[in-house]
Amino acid sequence: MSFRIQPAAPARPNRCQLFGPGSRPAIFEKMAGSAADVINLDLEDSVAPDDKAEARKNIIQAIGDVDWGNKTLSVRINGLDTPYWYRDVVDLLEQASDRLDQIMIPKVGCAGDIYAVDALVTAVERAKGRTKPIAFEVIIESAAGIAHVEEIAAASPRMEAMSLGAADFAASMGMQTTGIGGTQENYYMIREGVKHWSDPWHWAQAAIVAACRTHGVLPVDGPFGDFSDDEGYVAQARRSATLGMVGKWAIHPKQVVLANEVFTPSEEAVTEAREILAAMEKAKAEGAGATVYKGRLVDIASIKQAEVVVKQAELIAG
Ligand SMILES: CC(C)(COP(=O)(O)OP(=O)(O)OC[C@H]1O[C@@H](n2cnc3c(N)ncnc32)[C@H](O)[C@@H]1OP(=O)(O)O)[C@@H](O)C(=O)NCCC(=O)NCCSC(=O)C[C@H](O)C(=O)O
Ligand SMILES: [Mg+2]
Repeated sequence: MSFRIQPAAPARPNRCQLFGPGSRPAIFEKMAGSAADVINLDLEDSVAPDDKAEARKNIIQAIGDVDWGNKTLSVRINGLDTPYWYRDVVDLLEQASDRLDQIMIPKVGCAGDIYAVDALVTAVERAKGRTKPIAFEVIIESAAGIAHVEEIAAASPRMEAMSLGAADFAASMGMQTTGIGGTQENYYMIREGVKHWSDPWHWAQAAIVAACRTHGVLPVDGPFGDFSDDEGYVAQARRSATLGMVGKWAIHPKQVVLANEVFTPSEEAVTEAREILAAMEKAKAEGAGATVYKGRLVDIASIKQAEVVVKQAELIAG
């Protein structure tokens, strides 16, 4: 272990982030009633330019009026390359109730982007006497974003979560696809005439997980556009969970249950993790640093692995 201890990510469930356009207030109550851990009310790409101002008003009102339970409540503001973002921040921070937990900053390209939003948020918070600091989550969805992913993760103490935005990421990278996440038909190797599909999102996800874990930020998988393909969603979510991500977006309510299932450790996994911890306790008591569990080696690193699973389960159980 480095001299610098890896900081813990925020201890809150983040298995599913359910999105809904701010221009569609009729679904806000349904979002609040869903089983998603995080709600993302959107001012950005699901809202047409002419509807931005109205969407802002809808969201500000709903933050105070709707019962969001114990969910993390987040609003996605517009990107820093638009004329909308500063008004999003100022209006939200001046007018929305303290129920607002977090702002999602899209299309971040460098730490300076976070610095700019942080400066504005801090100024408005002070001016209005807001005592609950607003947290930040960001989307990595550009070539610049992934190139600067670590400095972005480290950019502010407000940083709590970071997602991969597959659609904008693909566009920015010049990827030949119109699919939002999932298997890409043309991304395969061929051996003896048989195609073996690979995962074009893998490297970006792994980079995000490493940056997040280095700086105590929650790594999250972004959208899966084809909401009629449950199997595809689950396959991608399972890969993300295996890589260390804590959750995934839902762009339709039917995806919430899928994400929650994948990102909640199964009973079998928790039982096995607890058994490994017990086996290592016994080994330690006998003066050993390693032992055999179900025919395989477990050692001190296995304790940390098992603790990841047990802590996830405990966090979700509340
Ligand atoms: C995708 C949708 C436009 C589909 O809406 P709709 O046609 O209404 O779907 P259904 O008829 O199947 O709806 C069934 C019931 O569910 C309710 N509903 C629909 N959407 C939501 C929702 N998001 N949350 C809660 N409830 C919802 C309907 O009202 C129906 O209810 P009922 O009539 O009572 O049965 C729509 O789902 C939608 O707008 N989704 C979110 C889109 C969005 O926010 N996109 C932005 C995030 S993805 C992105 O930005 C890309 C990313 O940045 C990147 O670059 O990768
Ligand atoms: Mg996007």
